[in-house]
Amino acid sequence: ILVRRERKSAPKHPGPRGLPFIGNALQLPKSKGWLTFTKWTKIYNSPVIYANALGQELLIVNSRKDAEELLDNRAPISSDRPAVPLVQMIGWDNQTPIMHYGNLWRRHRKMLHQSLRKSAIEDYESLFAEKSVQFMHNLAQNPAEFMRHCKVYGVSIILDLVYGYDVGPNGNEFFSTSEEVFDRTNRALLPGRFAVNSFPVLQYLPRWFPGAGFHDFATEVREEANEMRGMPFNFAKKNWVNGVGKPSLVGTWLKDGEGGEEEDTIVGDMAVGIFGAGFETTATALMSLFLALTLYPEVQRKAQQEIVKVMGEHRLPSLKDRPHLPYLEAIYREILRWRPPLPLDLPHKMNEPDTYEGYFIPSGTLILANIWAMTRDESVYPEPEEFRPERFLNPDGTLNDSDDRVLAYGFGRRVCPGKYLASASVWLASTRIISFFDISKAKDAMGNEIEVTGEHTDDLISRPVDFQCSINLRRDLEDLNE
Ligand code: HEM
Repeated sequence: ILVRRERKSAPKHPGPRGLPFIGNALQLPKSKGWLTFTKWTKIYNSPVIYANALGQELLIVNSRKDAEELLDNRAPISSDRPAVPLVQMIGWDNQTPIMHYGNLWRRHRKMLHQSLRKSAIEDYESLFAEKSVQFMHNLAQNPAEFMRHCKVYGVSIILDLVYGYDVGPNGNEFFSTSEEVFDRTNRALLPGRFAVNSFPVLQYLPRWFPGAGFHDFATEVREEANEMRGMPFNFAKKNWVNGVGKPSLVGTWLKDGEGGEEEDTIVGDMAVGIFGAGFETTATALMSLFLALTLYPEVQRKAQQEIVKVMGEHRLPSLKDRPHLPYLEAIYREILRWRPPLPLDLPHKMNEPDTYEGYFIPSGTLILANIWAMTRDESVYPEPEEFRPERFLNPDGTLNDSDDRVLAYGFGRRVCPGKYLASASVWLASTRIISFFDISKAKDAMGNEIEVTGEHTDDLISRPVDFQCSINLRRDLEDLNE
């Protein structure tokens, strides 16, 4: 009782006043939390906000400085993840992005680091090149489906790399099933969508009990998820055992391990974890590029001029050209600043109590880094809603390397391990899209431009709401055969 009393009376960061028992449960936003949390900084005059929902303590962090202090510098105590009952019921709680901090997680990260560290990315260059050429052909053949082509590009890179599996030029049935499964698991992760995540005790309600529909949801998704996890893993393992097919990360990880069922489970979990974490984020960044090019034609013109100036009219841009194309690099950084695919970082959980700026942070507190608010900090990014790559450039057109941390990849020990892979694949596709196509607002039957709202969806990975744009080839596709 004394510990509880002390904990209750210890000073906490400013935040909305809560009600007895339920705390701030009714004030927490039901949709696009990142927008409300950004406003709270002004309302409560603090970049760090304390809230409490039904006993779960939350620290919303709206500034980069505080996120770096709490999540980078105090990583040993702020790197856990919360348990999400519905995800446990689906059986996906041992995937890298979701799993608890500890020895198993360390094993995952060690293997991921070996395969995805900066110097390993060169090995995958031919894979990015092949898939981006396919992407350009898809765009030329069927421009109206550009959002789908972004997804196919993201998924085809990950599946080829992780499982040595080729989804073919337009994706296949497996791609549709996985899209559906990830969509549903992302929903299961969103706070507030399912009561069982807030009240874990509900998971013991019998299936027939009113309101226990989450059991059916979990069973249904679990079956699909198992199939989706098993099929490509078995494919990759069989190829590795028989020494046939393409190389894959699954094969590398199995080779490095000691074998056995436990190894299979770990490798299978890691593989599906990076599949889920990698394909939609990459696709979303590219969808945001289409949005930016539609809304900011002058950015596209400048980028095309840079490509022609540095590489001439006919050369195909490759990753080797990246250091010589600073404006294209600035576009890549600006896409992830302007529309971070995860506007609200995945929650980090404190596994020890701490104090910060004289305020008490109890063990178990969830830290929600609001990447959206950080990328809208007007003292660093004036007029933050404008898409302006120049903010990453010096007046002489070189990159201002003082700002080279891409906040969209998160913080601390849980920082995205796929960031180098994502950076290379997004940069290459963006540069080739800009080089081969002119993108502008679509026109209706009367010849009037169709307005684009620039809205994003209310999801964990928030992509542009479906929109139309006009995509016209400006170079000979033969140049792709270089
Ligand atoms: C533009 C693309 C991407 C963005 C914006 C992005 C962003 C993020 C963010 C914000 C996190 C959470 C970090 C934190 O907790 O602080 C994360 C985690 C993760 N990402 Fe990415 N990601 C991208 C692409 C990828 C790719 C391509 C892969 C794999 C090849 C990947 C694999 C992972 C994994 C495994 C985690 C979980 C790390 C952990 O919890 O230890 N991501 N990513």
